[in-house]
Amino acid sequence: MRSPIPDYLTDVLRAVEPDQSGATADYIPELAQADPDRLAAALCTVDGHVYSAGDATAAFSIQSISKPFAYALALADRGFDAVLEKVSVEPSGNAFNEMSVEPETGRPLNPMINAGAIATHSLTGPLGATPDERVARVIDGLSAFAGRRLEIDESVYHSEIRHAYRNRSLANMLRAYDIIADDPLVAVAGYTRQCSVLVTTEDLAVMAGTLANRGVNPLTGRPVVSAEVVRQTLSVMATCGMYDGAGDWMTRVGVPAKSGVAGGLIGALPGQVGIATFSPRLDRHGNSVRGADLFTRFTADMGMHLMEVPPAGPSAIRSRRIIGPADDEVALFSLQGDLRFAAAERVVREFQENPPEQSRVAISLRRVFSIDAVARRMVLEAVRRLTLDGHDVYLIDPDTVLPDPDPGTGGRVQVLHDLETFDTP
Ligand SMILES: NC(=O)CC[C@H](N)C(=O)O
Repeated sequence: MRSPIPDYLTDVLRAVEPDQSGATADYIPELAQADPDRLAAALCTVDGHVYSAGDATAAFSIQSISKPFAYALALADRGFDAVLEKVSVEPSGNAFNEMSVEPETGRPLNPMINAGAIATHSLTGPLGATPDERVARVIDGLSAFAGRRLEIDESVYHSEIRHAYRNRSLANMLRAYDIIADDPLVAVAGYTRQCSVLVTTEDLAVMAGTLANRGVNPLTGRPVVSAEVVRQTLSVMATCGMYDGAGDWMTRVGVPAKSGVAGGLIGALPGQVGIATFSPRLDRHGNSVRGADLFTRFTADMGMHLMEVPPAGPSAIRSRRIIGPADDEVALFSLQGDLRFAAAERVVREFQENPPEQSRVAISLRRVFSIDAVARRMVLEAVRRLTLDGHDVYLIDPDTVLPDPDPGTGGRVQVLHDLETFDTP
């Protein structure tokens, strides 16, 4: 069978193709000259499959899409406290190149606007790293997110740096407030190099896929940053990634995203997929016009809005049955799905509201795919309380989704890997 997904991507590209509104960024001459008609989309699943359509292997500069990745690297290199001390996480509601700093401290409002991104760049690499070492760290880090060696486009760099008066003024302000320790010109040079890294739409999809995959690159299988760093990064993307259009974006599209003035746009749907588009004409916020349109369609067609998730609780208990001979009955509770708080609450409530009459209670995890830390604690606490109520409790866990179950003081549980023992299909 031929996969319908590339056909779908081709169809959506065709649907947005006629829209020629917006304009390429003109404050960077090299970008002003880019072919405005280029159009591409790519998806990268968390198990590393890349689908793409259009000009998905054409290279362009990453620009501001580098910001969330550099932020993740700074968090990984220096720790949360050191980074938060210099760069806040509040949406600015301002344009990307606005001087949005806290009045008293001079701390930039967030790492997605230029002021915050210049400060963030200076926090990459180990403490005391030279400016060159920081640039090397950022290129290495971006490459690890992409799963291949990335390079700087020197012509884009020179084209931007020559006119970077505004970023220089931001850097001077940051220096005056001691947010950065570098010479402001050096800070802007490093940041601008970071923005000049060449990527393709497919690269961006893999980079976003790494964020969707808790920091592990889905292509190479290599961990790039921790899950905690990813959570922080995606949260900042969700609230600040689309600048003064961030609220409209989050309500309409509902995916943490980041745009760049070369026309790239990424979105990361945690646990599912990384998405990237490329189309150089920009709207007044500096976001790609057709890229935003594509993401709106993806949300509608693929059900991607983060605030719209299927209810996990009601179906957690697949069945409740009595098995075994009449004089030796076992109350069997078969659970299913991915157990998180809401699902575990349903299980706990079932034991509370309809306590089993049988002395033997078996909980089958045969159809459970995963149990998070909270659900694990809740299920084990239920086991402990059932024991204290006088029950013998058994866990049927052939795939070890609940390793080392320790119900704590007073609790006892016997793990059965053999599903024949109690659980009949
Ligand atoms: N929004 C962007 O992509 C801006 C990045 C660009 N390098 C700048 O600093 O102006």
